[in-house]
Amino acid sequence: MIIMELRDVTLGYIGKVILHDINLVLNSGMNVVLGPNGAGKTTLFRVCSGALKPYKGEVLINGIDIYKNVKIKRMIGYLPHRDGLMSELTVRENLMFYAMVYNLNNDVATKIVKLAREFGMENLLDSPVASLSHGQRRRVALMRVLLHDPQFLFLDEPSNGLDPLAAKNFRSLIKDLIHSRNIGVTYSTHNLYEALELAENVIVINHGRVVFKGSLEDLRHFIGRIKVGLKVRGNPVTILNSMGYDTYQDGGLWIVEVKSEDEIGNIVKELTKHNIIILVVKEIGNPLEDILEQLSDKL
Ligand SMILES: Nc1ncnc2c1ncn2[C@@H]1O[C@H](COP(=O)(O)OP(=O)(O)OP(=O)(O)O)[C@@H](O)[C@H]1O
Repeated sequence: MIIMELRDVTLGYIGKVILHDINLVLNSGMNVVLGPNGAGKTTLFRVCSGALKPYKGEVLINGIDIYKNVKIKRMIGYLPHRDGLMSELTVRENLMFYAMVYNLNNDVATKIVKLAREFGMENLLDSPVASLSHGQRRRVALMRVLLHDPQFLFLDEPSNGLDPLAAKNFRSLIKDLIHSRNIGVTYSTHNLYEALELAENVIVINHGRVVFKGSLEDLRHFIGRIKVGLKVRGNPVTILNSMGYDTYQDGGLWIVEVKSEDEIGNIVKELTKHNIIILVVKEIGNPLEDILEQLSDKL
């Protein structure tokens, strides 16, 4: 298995430290980086992609420093906020240009067609990028960073500006990519709901420090509560109160906070026993601010 590792990485801009002593291990699968504006997500992606050398510490792939070995650095793909595509050129021309930048071999024309087929963009290869929808353009940007077959992909808020359906399609494309290529994708977002859908591992950054890293389940445990919405036929208040839960109504759902998923099962059992018909049980995502607040309370 190929592993990317950040060891005691500290860096910033013009002498100002932005990221402090970051230690992280990334392998294949989906890592989601969450954090508010200015937390340091983009700076983290820059250092991971080989664009910004740390003041201190190392970024390693299988033990080799990416800043000391160009071949190793090529195992990384980075899609920044700005996609780097030239609007007046066609999709194919853009990809050919980047293939040249990456110094790829002659087979590249075939590779571009293959990628386009995989991304459902074959018919648009000769369309100017300016004529594409936002979602299509994002796909081309993704094709661009896949041209050199990276093992680790860093996508900085890639769903920004996409409508909900396009964002959903984009996420499923990324999930497919991870499985078909067995690569590591690190994906930053402000959107906790997106993180909940995607993440295998979560990294939360605040004020340039990693305040949490672990699985989604670990995050839930760390935060210590799960907000659940119940749509029921009947009034569940007395029963819930007798079980020790406070509840309130929001958008047609009775909201309850629990500490583990097992508790949800017990609640459902108890309500059913008292002839309350359960129509819907769903987890209500916490807004990111809420999570960050709770994390900082615990640190
Ligand atoms: N080129 C730069 N020169 C100086 N300071 C910078 C530069 N880029 C970012 N910063 C500062 O570094 C800090 C972290 O910024 P960064 O863009 O990494 O955060 P972010 O979490 O990606 O934010 P956002 O969610 O808004 O994109 C901010 O205080 C920002 O002002």
